[in-house]
Amino acid sequence: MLEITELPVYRDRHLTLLTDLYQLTMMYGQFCVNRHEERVVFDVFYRTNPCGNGYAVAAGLEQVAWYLYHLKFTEGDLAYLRSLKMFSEDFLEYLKGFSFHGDVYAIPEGTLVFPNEPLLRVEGPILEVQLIESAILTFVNHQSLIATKARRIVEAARTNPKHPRSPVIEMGLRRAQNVDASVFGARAAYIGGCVGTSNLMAGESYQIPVSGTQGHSWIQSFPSELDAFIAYSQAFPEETVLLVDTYDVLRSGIPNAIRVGLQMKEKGLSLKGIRIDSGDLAYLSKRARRMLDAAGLKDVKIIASSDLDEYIIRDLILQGAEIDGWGVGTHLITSSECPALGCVYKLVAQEVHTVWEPRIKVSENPSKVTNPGRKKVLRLFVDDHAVADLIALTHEEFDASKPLELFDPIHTYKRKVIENYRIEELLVPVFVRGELVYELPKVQQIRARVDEQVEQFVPEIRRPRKPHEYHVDLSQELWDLKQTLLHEWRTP
Ligand SMILES: Nc1ncnc2c1ncn2[C@@H]1O[C@H](COP(=O)(O)OP(=O)(O)OP(=O)(O)O)[C@@H](O)[C@H]1O
Ligand SMILES: O=P(O)(O)OC[C@H]1O[C@H](OP(=O)(O)OP(=O)(O)O)[C@H](O)[C@@H]1O
Ligand SMILES: O=C(O)c1cccnc1
Repeated sequence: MLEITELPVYRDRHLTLLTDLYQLTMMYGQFCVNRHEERVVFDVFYRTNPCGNGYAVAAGLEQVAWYLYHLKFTEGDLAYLRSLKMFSEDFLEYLKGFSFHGDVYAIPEGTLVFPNEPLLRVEGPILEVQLIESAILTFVNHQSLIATKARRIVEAARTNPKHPRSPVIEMGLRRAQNVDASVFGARAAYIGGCVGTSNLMAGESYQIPVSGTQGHSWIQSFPSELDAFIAYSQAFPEETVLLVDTYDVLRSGIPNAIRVGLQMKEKGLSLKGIRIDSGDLAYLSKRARRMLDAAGLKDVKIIASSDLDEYIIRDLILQGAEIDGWGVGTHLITSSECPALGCVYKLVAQEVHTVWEPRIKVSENPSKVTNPGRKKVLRLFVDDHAVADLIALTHEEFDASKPLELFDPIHTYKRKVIENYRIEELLVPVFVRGELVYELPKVQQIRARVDEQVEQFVPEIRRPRKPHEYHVDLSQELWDLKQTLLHEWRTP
């Protein structure tokens, strides 16, 4: 008999080797020239909002914190690195005592964020902060992407004037790109506004509400659809949602559901809903509503699933579909329209004789030139409405009692002066000298934060296509610094 002893990826969950080899080669190179303890600053930011959205929803910080907290090289990790025959014993010995001693400032999960602003600022010895690039980007890219996609879908569901809070349930486990993508994806989807998930591991891990109906196999396994419906209603009298499209929605599924609904009513119970999983969802849901209402089952909800996304949901609502709730899988959990968020990790400053010196990455492509220096992100509010984000150097002070001139960092002639504004600093300390100093909020709080945040912006940033572009500006001092460094690089 064959045995499966372990699945290598899950043998234990510390993730130190979840990095690219080149991080280790750079770390080793720094070690060889004795520069490995020099302190540097990296920014995590993205350049374009996912799916053409007007913003992204920051997510993934909890996983970053967990990862950094547990970061160490085990004997097994070191044995593997030794087997590569690329690193000296001195270096491997050094890694034995490795842990994270750096500082991390981050924008809390559930905050609306925009291109080019640092979502995280990571500071520390170069050997440490280089190692962690790949894992941090994986966590932040994935969860921010799925949270944003979920928000787009939830916003679509909320355009229904008849059901402005019609719920979206995430049910993509089987289509997710494997285990972590399904569990962390369900977490991110919940943050984005889904009311629950079908994924029990996510439910258990994060106390996300779980829900479920039934699959076609349940119906097929009984002698008749009616038998299957009755059996289900007896097993779950309080939670009966019947899948009506196994054979024929209008001739069989809905009439049988009505029979069961009426029987339940006689017993003082109520059929909760039906689920339609194929066909023309506008036509079928309208017909279903009429049939249920005519039978006196006005409270029975109609749930739709079937390859839904934010566009189909909006379209169905425009068609007057009578849908009270949405089950969304594939397009949500894989963010199929835009399968990756492009957060990058760029070195922006280096400590030289106790002074932070700014560093810049120049590029032929102007949008890829980085913003140098140790920076903070300020959100500016006028009358409680966010009007712009301002990226400034950490030492800069702004006196909110005086007018502030903002300008577009590319088209600098575009200017506006704001007065009577309020400043919110977005990056908060998460690790200080390796110590976790941030109390990680519960996923329920993060989800509530998204709802609050969305209200702070003009609604036009929520358009699914060609949304209003929110301003992310540079302070005058940062802009000047960038020009100076660019000029220095261009002058031989
Ligand atoms: N009224 C509608 N307007 C716009 N899109 C719709 C409408 N009704 C259904 N859709 C979408 O059209 C697609 C229909 O998919 P498709 O024809 O492959 O299969 P189906 O009807 O779901 O049947 P099956 O899953 O059994 O193959 C789905 O993405 C569904 O969400
Ligand atoms: O359509 P999605 O948005 O991905 O939502 C999840 C789908 O998963 C199930 O389908 P199943 O695996 O039974 O396949 P099906 O497409 O044949 O219904 C369910 O019936 C939904 O259709
Ligand atoms: O509960 C459901 O209806 C469900 C769960 C996962 C996938 N499709 C449907």
